[in-house]
Amino acid sequence: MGAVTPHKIPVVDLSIENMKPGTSAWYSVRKDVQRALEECGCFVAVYDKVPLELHKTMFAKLEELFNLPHDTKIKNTSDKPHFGYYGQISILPLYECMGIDNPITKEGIESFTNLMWPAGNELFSENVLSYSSMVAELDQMVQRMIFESYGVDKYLEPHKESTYYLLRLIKYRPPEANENNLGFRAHNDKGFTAIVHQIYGEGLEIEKDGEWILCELLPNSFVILAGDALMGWSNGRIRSVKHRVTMNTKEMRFSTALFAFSTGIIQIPEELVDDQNPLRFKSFDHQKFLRFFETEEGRKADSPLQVYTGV
Ligand SMILES: O=C(O)CCC(=O)C(=O)O
Ligand SMILES: [Fe+2]
Repeated sequence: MGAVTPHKIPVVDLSIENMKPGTSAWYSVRKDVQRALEECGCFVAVYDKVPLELHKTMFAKLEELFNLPHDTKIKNTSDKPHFGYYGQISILPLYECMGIDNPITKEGIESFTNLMWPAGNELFSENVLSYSSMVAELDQMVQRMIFESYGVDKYLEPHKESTYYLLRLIKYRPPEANENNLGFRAHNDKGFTAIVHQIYGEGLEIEKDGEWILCELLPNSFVILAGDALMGWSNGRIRSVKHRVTMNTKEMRFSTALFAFSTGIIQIPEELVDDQNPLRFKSFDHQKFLRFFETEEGRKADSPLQVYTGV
């Protein structure tokens, strides 16, 4: 594996007091968000609206969840690709994950909880619902800043209405002496945005200019990653970012990732196309793009979005 450089990923403080849309603090942070996404395809958001107590509770809840018997965990299935349980994969032996579809609604959370704990687990449902809702609020804030900074906020509302979320809960075990330290292979996310929270343990690495940069753990920090759908929507101004997980510790690592997808068409705003920025991607159906990624052609492509809908 390539060396990890000491470079830093941009950090943007989204916890500034009174930072409401329309204030000078908002405009200034919005500019930082746009710059970070255009330059790196990601940034570390400092966000204190998710109480530290809830970070700790989530850690405990993830331990409780992954300690369930294997036969219970595999009940987490979905007809959507990569929304269900994954574990004991020979090429990714350290990795185990589960997915909650629609985690910002009581129904979404409860259908997951009821599968895992048929006798109920109210505390799990309550905590995960409030956690997902708070992280989704962060996502909505970032998406608003992106739309505004390109002057296309008139498209925000319809985009928001077609957005749905997946919460992935992830556990990595440390490698044994004879094992590789790859936690999760290098990839680009296929959603619009993804918010990774390193609940316990570092390991997330971001690729920049061919080098791997470790995402350090800061208090109250969430990593915002641009996915392929955002790359398409922004007509390539923001590029999706390649990332991977490397396990360099002797302890278990727990993380969550909240993905935003669209149920509809990702429409490239005409305002983002001009002589200097000719159209790079045709508008596309996000769900069909996700299915294309499941085909051999999609999997093999360096940039599946380019192959699917590139001009
Ligand atoms: O666990 C992490 O830190 C990253 C997970 C990730 O990139 C993913 O699930 O797509
Ligand atoms: Fe990812």
